[in-house]
Amino acid sequence: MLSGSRIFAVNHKKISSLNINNVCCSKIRASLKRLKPHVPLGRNYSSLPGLIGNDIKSLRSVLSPPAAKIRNIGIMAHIDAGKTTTTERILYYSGYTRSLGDVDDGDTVTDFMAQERERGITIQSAAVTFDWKGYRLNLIDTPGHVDFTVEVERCLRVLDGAVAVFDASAGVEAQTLTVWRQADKHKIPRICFLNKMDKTGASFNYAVESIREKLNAKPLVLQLPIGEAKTFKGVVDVVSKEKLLWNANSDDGKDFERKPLLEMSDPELLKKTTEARNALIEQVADLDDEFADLVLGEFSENFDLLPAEKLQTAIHRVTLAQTAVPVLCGSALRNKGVQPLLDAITMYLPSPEERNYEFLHLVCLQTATGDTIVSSKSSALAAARRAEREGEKKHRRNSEAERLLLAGVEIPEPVFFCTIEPPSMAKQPDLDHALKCLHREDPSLKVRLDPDTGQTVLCGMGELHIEIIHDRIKREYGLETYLGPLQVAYRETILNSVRATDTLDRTLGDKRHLVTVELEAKPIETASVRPVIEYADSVSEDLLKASQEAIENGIHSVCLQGPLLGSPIQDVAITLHSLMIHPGTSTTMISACVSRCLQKALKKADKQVLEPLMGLEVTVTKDYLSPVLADLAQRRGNIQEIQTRQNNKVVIGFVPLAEIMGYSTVLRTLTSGSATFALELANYQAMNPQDQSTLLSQRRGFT
Ligand SMILES: Nc1nc2c(ncn2[C@@H]2O[C@H](COP(=O)(O)OP(=O)(O)OP(=O)(O)O)[C@@H](O)[C@H]2O)c(=O)[nH]1
Repeated sequence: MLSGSRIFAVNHKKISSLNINNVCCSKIRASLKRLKPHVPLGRNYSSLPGLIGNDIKSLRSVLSPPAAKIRNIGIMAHIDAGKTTTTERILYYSGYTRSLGDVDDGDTVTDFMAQERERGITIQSAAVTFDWKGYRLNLIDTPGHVDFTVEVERCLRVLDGAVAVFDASAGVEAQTLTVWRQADKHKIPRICFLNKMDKTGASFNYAVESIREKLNAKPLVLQLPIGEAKTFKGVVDVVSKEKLLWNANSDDGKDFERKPLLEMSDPELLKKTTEARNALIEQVADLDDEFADLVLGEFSENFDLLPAEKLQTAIHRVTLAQTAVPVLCGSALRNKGVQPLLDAITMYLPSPEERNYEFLHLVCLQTATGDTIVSSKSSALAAARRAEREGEKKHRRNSEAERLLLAGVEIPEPVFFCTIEPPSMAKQPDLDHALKCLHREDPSLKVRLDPDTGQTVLCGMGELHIEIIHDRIKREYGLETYLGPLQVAYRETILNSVRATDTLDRTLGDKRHLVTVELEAKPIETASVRPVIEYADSVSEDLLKASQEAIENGIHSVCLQGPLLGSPIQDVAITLHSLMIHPGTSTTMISACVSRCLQKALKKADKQVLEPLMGLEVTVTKDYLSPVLADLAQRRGNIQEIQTRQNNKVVIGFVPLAEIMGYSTVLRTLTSGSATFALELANYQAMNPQDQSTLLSQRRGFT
């Protein structure tokens, strides 16, 4: 579903230089304010060339560098891969901060929310701007937890490039796949950083292979690690054939030495690097014709003579074309490998000039997430015209459609809901205001009113999501609210085709309202959250013109609340077979008649509850595999595969969401805290008759 795509015009000349910078400027300000007492922040321009005396021109280029010198990038990964730690090191080495923040100490710049610092996780993306060797970098650290996927999505759509961070001991993990797919969708050029090379079990080759196999990507190995796990001490730059060693006694990793590999001192490493470089040259030549011509023409006899810059330029082109991904490695926590990563960002990821965006996204005006801001009134009109044209040819995929992706964020349907109550009735308006603001910022949070009880209902992406919203209402809006029990968002469908007829005949004042409707509801194979509405040929087109909106409103309102649990109805088609409307009948009466007729039909149908089925990936050491499997069997889990990942076992399968509530606590107890897991909505599946009748009895209060 696309969130409403509103378009605003602002008067900015340089879209490119403003792009990410403004995404979260309110959040950056928040982080600066909170950190001031103990972390002296601020940009350090001293490393930039050209800032001499009153040289206004160069000062201007420092404050607003040419677009070719800008990199708008994001950092994305599976939870806990080390995005925030890597970002902290990047900020420190660039001179943006003067001390190293630590996730585990809760004093990082980009995890600025109290909840992020307490839990050591990223919840909201944060943007920071800093400079590196004459380049201006606008960087967004995104969340890794699946509950905050929308946050990742809204960032990816405005990025020019991304760094995918991996835990080198785990390679590609469940959420890596999700964010990788999101980046594919938005066509974002990427580089991979294999982090945690210092960790026990870290394996460069394993992680590279997992990129090749699981992400179906072509890794370009630009570095080789020197040592692994405890012995990791640096990297070899394959392109320049140099070794980069970090001083073991340096506590911040600022100092490292870069030396050419020599036959005399490093014969083995040199041999390995030459082989890797030759393989890299062949790989890039296969993907880039211009480079292939160069290599075959001048350097076919001896690849050693090929200058590093020529190879780097070709790697840049290949990265931009997204036919391959450069791979680097390091250990952010041990302060190794981050400076070369920064060099690679400037060297291989594209500038805004190389990307083709017309829109820019500014969230902190009176806009909502998903709105688009354009540079002038005429481009707003052009965008609106295109959006209109796009609406007409909804299903046709073409390049225009792809460019319009910026105009909306794809919001997944929430899987959990619970009621929320203010401390007193007098505080209800304050709660409504808080929820309105939070929803504007985070469209994956849905708020609705329960029509039976009048209670406010929060719908979210997961337990953590709802917990964080509850906490934010308390901290940011000063409201102590009460949450009802967390409930799974079920869906409903029908199993057979049913027909019904209804007539509504009412006289209000001196006006007669008379409608007769005959319709059919039937199940459909294709998954569709909204009902498919069809009209039989016998229905008069003229009649339809005047009443179609009222008819569809009537159908949609019934499908939002199914007859079994009051959950939305999906995978159904409604066909209107006949329609008779007395002249002067109001549209409200038409809607009411259609609703009543559809309710009648649904009552007759065999009905089915659909429950959210989660894809589950549990990473556990061999010793704890049996208890984890036994526990999953009790939770109606369906195990698809058990993979071996280094010293760990990875259990991959499906489990109904209703069975996995509070799983983190159970898993921690079962495995003494050694296992990790990732959950993601896979689809909605039919409940078996026994489970369905137990659920229905529970809901009706019989058990
Ligand atoms: N051994 C080792 N641990 C690391 C490294 N980088 C990060 N960590 C640890 O991994 C944990 C997660 O690090 P974060 O930087 O919060 O990871 P993240 O990807 O930002 O996490 P989320 O945003 O919550 O998904 C923390 O305990 C870090 O100290 C590394 O290079 N080596």
